[in-house]
Amino acid sequence: MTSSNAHLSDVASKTGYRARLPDDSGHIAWSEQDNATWQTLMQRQLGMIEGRVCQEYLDGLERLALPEDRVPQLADIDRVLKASTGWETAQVPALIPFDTFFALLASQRFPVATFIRTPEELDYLKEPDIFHEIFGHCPMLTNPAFAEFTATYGRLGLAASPKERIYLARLYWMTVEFGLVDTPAGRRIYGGGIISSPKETLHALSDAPVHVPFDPVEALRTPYRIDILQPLYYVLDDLKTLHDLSHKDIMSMVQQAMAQGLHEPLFEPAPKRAKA
Ligand SMILES: C[C@H](O)[C@H](O)[C@H]1CNc2nc(N)[nH]c(=O)c2N1
Ligand SMILES: N[C@@H](Cc1ccccc1)C(=O)O
Ligand SMILES: [Fe+2]
Repeated sequence: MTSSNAHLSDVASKTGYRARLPDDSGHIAWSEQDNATWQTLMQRQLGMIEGRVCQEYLDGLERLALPEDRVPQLADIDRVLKASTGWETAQVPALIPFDTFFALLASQRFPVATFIRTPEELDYLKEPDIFHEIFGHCPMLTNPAFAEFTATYGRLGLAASPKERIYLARLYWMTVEFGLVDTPAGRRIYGGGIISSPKETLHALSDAPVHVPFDPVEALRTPYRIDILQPLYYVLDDLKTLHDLSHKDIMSMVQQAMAQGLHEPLFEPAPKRAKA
């Protein structure tokens, strides 16, 4: 067991987590059900994303050439990411603390949770699983402009104070996770949190949610919940705007957002967790 695997097994045993444990070569032995879940998700999403996701995403998906009948091994993903933008994946057991998250992004490593959702949560689940990280995020990480924004974001987060990090999380949430973009072909999805959820892929472009033109300070002021279909999405005028943003003074925008206070949330507060 390498040190990181020992860490994984420690987390898995402590929280009874669903994470699959890699062997010393990093290979993960997925179960038949895991592979069947991946296959169902791939078939469902491949039939749904045409006309709904941006071209940059489709280009990345083609480059990744993901298997349709089984959960891919991360070494295969890393080969394509490395060749296109120098990124690679980092196996994590589940949601990780901000410190680790920002440190990974700053070093061009993307956290990939080593578990996959159960058949009951197929259309939507509240935590990021391996389908979310690979099918949702990795295609866009083959796009140099988008990859540069993500690495810059990680570096900013690493240097930020705990309060600034809470604001930065909103910017990530409203772009990398749940961002929309206007294109000559129409309004399209680029946020990985939408693309990995069959349910949210339909919801995001329906007339149910609010669509707001992207403004970084407004996004920094917008509270969100991680456990519901988003009631509001920010729309970029062009993906280039996100790339340009990584060359602007984002931390001064964080200060402006702090000074102006938060927007009223459009959602009900999360139900208090029943006392365990
Ligand atoms: C900053 C971001 O919104 C979010 O809070 C972070 C925290 N930890 C994470 N951990 C994992 N595994 N994957 C993620 O996308 C994130 N996102
Ligand atoms: N809701 C996403 C997973 C996700 C959870 C939390 C944050 C971002 C994405 C899905 O079902 O695929
Ligand atoms: Fe994500």
